[in-house]
Amino acid sequence: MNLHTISRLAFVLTDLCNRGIEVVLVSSGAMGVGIGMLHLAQRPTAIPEQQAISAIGQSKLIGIYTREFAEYQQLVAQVLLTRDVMIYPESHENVVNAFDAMMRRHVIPIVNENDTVSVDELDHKTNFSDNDELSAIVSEIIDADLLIVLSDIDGFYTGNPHKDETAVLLSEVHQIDKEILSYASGPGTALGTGGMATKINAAKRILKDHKKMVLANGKNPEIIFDIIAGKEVGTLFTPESAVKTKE
Ligand SMILES: Nc1ncnc2c1ncn2[C@@H]1O[C@H](COP(=O)(O)OP(=O)(O)O)[C@@H](O)[C@H]1O
Ligand SMILES: N[C@@H](CCC(=O)OP(=O)(O)O)C(=O)O
Repeated sequence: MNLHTISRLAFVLTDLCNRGIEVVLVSSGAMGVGIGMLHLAQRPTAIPEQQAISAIGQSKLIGIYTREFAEYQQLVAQVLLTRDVMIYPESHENVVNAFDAMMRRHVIPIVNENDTVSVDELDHKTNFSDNDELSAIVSEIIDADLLIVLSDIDGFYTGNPHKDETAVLLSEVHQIDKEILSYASGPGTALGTGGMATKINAAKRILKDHKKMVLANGKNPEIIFDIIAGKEVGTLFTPESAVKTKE
């Protein structure tokens, strides 16, 4: 666990909140923290085992976030969601109302999937849903102006730069077509579940919603200040129409 990065993230997000910007943090890491706490060499394959580890890790993870944000007198709240918030209108409305109430109190919600109930995003039948998609769904729920996805890479390239040295960074993407999809491949680390493919999936949702997403490197969370300031950082996914309006 990179405590320094978590501490910087708490500093940056608190500063945004102090400026009146409404912030929601979607964070994975429950499995990773749980695996570390139990000194496991790798992620177990049995789903109930994964769920247990995620539950163990999640309580530790939220404890660390709570402590780091408290350093800056910033309150946070734990929000664990399941897919039914998008299926049942009543659940959707309840979540919207809860987010609204947290925003009014200037509390930063920290969202993860409720892995005890929902197993879609773990090593199950599909790898199409993970925290990248969850962040896009949360953006829809709160009608966010911008989704920032922080990864271990500087942005979206024309191929996986770890494998293809000719891959170049794309600074803007306007639509997710076959060519863009062909650039995106799987995760770079054992703990990553989706890699670039699920980030592009999230971007597709965002663009469909006529919203914006920036994919950037999360190594130094202060990069968020540059993104908010409109500097060219990472890859900006934006519907073409938004760019035309700007011109
Ligand atoms: N076109 C691409 N551009 C950038 N990274 C890519 C691309 N295709 C695959 N990748 C891989 O995706 C990784 C980022 O996803 P990762 O952070 O591992 O997944 P997750 O966020 O789900 O844990 C990069 O480090 C890289 O190895
Ligand atoms: N909810 C689980 C899995 C989250 C997940 O999909 O992780 P990631 O591959 O980083 O998007 C966790 O917190 O570990």
